[in-house]
Amino acid sequence: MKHLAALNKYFWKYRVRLLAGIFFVVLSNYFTVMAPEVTGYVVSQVQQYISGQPGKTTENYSASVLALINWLRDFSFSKIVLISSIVILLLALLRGIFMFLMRQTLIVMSRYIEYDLKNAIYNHYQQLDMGFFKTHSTGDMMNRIAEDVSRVRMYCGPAVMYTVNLLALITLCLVNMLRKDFHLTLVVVAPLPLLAITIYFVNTIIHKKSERVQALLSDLTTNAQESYSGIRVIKSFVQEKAMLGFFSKNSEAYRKNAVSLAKVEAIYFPSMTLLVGLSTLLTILIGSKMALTNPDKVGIIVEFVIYINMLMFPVSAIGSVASMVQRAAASQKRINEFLDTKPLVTDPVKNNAGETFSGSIVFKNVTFTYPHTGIRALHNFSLKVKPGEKVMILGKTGSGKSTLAQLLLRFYDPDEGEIFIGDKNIRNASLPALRNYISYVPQDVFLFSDTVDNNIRFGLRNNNNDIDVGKYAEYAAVNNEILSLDKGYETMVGERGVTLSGGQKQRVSIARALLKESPVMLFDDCLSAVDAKTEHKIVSNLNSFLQNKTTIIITHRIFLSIKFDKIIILSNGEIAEAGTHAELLAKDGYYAELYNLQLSEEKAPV
Ligand SMILES: Nc1ncnc2c1ncn2[C@@H]1O[C@H](COP(=O)(O)OP(=O)(O)OP(=O)(O)O)[C@@H](O)[C@H]1O
Repeated sequence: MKHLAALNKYFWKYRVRLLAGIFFVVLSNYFTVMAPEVTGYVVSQVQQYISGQPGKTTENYSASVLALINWLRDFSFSKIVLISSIVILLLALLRGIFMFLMRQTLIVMSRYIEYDLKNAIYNHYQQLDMGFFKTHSTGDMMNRIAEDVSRVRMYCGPAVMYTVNLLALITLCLVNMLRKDFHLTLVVVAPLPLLAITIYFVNTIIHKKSERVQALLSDLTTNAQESYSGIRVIKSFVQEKAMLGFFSKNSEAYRKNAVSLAKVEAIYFPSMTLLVGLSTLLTILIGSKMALTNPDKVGIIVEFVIYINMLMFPVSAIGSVASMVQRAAASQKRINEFLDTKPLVTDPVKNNAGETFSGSIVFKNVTFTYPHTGIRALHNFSLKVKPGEKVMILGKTGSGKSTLAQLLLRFYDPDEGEIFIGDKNIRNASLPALRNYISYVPQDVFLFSDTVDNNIRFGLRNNNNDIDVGKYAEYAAVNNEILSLDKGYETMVGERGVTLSGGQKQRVSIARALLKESPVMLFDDCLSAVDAKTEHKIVSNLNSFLQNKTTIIITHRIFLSIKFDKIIILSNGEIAEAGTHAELLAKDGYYAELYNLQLSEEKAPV
């Protein structure tokens, strides 16, 4: 329960709605409990009319009903019945109006809290460092923002509403009942706690079973989702039958649990009806006995039966409210854990996205180990890239090339050593300014399910509609292909860009980075999916684009048409070779070997 205290700030924020909601609940219940009193009064009048006995004193009624009765005293019997019926109708109307207002305030408040929580979680996601995303599954993160927040909302809205409703109704009913007949009240409400406890236990079982059903459903969904995404692999390995078998097994487990849940749910309403029936029976039995000795009590029996039926729903809601609160507490605990996770990489200077950089990029004795795997990716790495210089970084797979890019962008911070731009240690610089200063083309392309045009414009800091997107697509040698698409630049690329080829996606992602026009360009193996001819074309185009920009290109293939100031060969996170093209050829090491291999491949007949 203590976890839910984190929500108090939201209750405070929406305190006007909350207080108004509580007021409406009480008011709605006030009119609700007046109706049985008026009904009881009418029944008494009928009874007295039939028996021919004159009306008795009515001091046991609540003040407002008493006022009505006093007013009706001089009316004829038929008018009393007619006016009382109209009053009952009006009470129902008033109750309805205030119920509407109660939902409009309390449920709407819960929707506002849900909105705030979702935004807070999403905002926190964006602040977290890459390490967090590597150690948490997408499903888990999606669950927190969707499932957990929904459960918390059930606490903030419906649970609060049902609790206040229950308290108000029970209090008002009990006051009325006790005023009328103390003994009868005790007897008829006796089964109600039993009702609440039974419902609570049935609810707990239902809750456990539905959790299991939910988990199995999520397995089933993941299973189906993987089958769709991996359909090419499944088909090419002829594993359709095996996959169907696997799916059927999961599906069978889901069916069994869902059926078992349905059985327990089927007990819910009958057990509730049984206990309410018991209370009604007791009221009629004891009330009739009383009515035999005192016929004026007939009206009370009717009144009590109505009260019991009125209390049925709120009392049975105790069980569901209790499990709502339990679930919300568990979900809020998960949300709190997440919101309390501090990002390892933080922005030291908040709100200074306009900060500028100048000077050389310097890696000084940088060592970095991935925290969650313990893999040391860089060791004592030093490099200086002067403004406007072009640097190519080569090396075997897993040698630490991409890690360099990630450290420069501060996706991670080095364990040892420092990275400077000019005289600024990047750890002390504004994080958004640093990332704006560098245009990055990542190794694994990601496109949003939007139009090609919007994907390329993604990095634009202002909504500049005059920008010539085609020019950047031309640099990336993808303009003609985009124009030949169904709707040109307005073509939707599908989820993660599925409707484009691997090479097209890479080039759209290059165009996106070029359009950012940052002073530093950082390309991470971004031409692996394009053919040699296209690669040559892009690299030649880039030559002019990159003229005044500092450029770091991470690649597996040597780009011959760019004149690099420095070429670095990485091996196991350390510099194995460094120098210019000519110097490295003269060294006759890994670079020379790679160069000769590439030359012979290019000369080989296709
Ligand atoms: N997110 C990560 N978590 C843990 N270890 C990682 C992570 N990314 C890379 N590594 C490890 O760090 C080492 C360096 O990886 P890195 O991606 O920098 O190599 P690379 O030279 O870019 O490789 P490639 O050419 O295949 O892209 C590898 O051993 C790799 O397994």
